[in-house]
Amino acid sequence: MSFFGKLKNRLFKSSSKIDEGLEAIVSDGGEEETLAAQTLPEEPAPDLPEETPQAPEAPTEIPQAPEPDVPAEPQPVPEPDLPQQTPPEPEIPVTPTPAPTPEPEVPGNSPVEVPQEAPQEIPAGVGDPRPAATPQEIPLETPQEVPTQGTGFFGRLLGRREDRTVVRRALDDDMLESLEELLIASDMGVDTSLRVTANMAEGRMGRKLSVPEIKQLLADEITRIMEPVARPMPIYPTKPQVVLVVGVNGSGKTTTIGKLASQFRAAGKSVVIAAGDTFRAAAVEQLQVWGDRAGVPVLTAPEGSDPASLAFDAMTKAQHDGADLLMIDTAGRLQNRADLMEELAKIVRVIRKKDPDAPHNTLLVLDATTGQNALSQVETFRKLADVSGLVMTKLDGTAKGGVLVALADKFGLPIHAIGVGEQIDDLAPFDPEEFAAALTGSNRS
Ligand SMILES: Nc1nc2c(ncn2[C@@H]2O[C@H](COP(=O)(O)OP(=O)(O)OP(=O)(O)O)[C@@H](O)[C@H]2O)c(=O)[nH]1
Repeated sequence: MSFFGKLKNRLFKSSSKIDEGLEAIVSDGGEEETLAAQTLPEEPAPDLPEETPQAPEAPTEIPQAPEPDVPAEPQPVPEPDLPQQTPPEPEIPVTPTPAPTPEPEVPGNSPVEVPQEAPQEIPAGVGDPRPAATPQEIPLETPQEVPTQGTGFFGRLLGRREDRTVVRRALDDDMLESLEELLIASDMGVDTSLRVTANMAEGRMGRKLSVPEIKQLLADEITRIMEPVARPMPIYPTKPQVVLVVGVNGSGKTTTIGKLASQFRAAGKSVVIAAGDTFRAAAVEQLQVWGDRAGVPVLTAPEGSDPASLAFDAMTKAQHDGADLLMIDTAGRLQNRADLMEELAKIVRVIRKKDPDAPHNTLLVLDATTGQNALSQVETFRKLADVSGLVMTKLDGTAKGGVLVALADKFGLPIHAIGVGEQIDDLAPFDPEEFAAALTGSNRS
């Protein structure tokens, strides 16, 4: 299964929440419309007048029903609004923002090569056969569209299929408010939800929209917000590049370090891990398991010992060994525990004695299931630890995936990778388009 398929399945809770919400919003006050029958691909319908199918000449209004001025001439083409499947609504991005950009910084699926100068990409998702960004289309055959009637002999002769229906609702203030509420309930945060819906509504008030069309608009809007933050973790030529990993208890730091170390290792990097969570013996053991799996040495210290001193020793070893990367795990800390926060600052001070530029990356690992609380975590950790990028874990099995949109909108911090499970390959580069499609449940591929 492609990573998108996997992501979509795993973001099921988030997308189904949006899905159900949209269905309810559109069916409340929406009207069923009959769509013109589709033309079978193999039938070119050569006798159709040129302009019939697509010419969206006067697109501002959805062609509700044939105007009374329906051609008196008995033309062979019955429905004047015969556009392929949907009525002509040019603003709805039928082929939206594919942005076929080469995106050099999107983590490729190939192993990392150390450049001389330029930062590299985190190898999250190595081996992941992500499809190239392909243009999306508004799903034409949606669950809401149901066959209504046969097309008869002439219809078949002309290559038509059966007529279908779709429910559409005119976009008004009430509908907009419901959309805002839905997005807020999906953890996008109030400010972001208002901005997203306002952008979706721009130039579309009064327009009739179906669920798939709204999903597509939403996905486009989310992609737009997320694109600037989709940045792989940069890799510098400095040896060792020090990656400090911080976050609250249980956010997934240890697991993420294990996954990253394994991927870096697979990409040919030499990695050293410092098990800086000296408070929890289980965390050290867990990291050792990951280290063994990845073939990466894990430096430990006795339980309860000073993590800053361990970080210093690990730095010495990594420098001595000529390691490419030193990943330092830290104990989970709640943002309101001043003592633990001070300890984190001490780790930074100590490793800077060895390299004034270290840590080169400070990754804040966030647990998607915490929803809006992730926002305050970013605020606090940013002040304390100069966070350079985010990893969002546990996007599988949560209905709060929307918080990522709020984070991107509010802080603009790079999102390096996302965790969608507990397995080694469940850490993937962050792809805004895939994420938006998975979150909204819009069709892709
Ligand atoms: N479903 C899922 N579980 C995850 C993911 N990442 C981590 N976990 C699980 O979350 C739990 C906590 O992960 P840890 O890596 O131990 O978290 P931590 O931040 O190191 O925890 P502390 O050491 O207590 O601060 C573990 O059971 C992991 O298997 C993910 O992307 N998806």
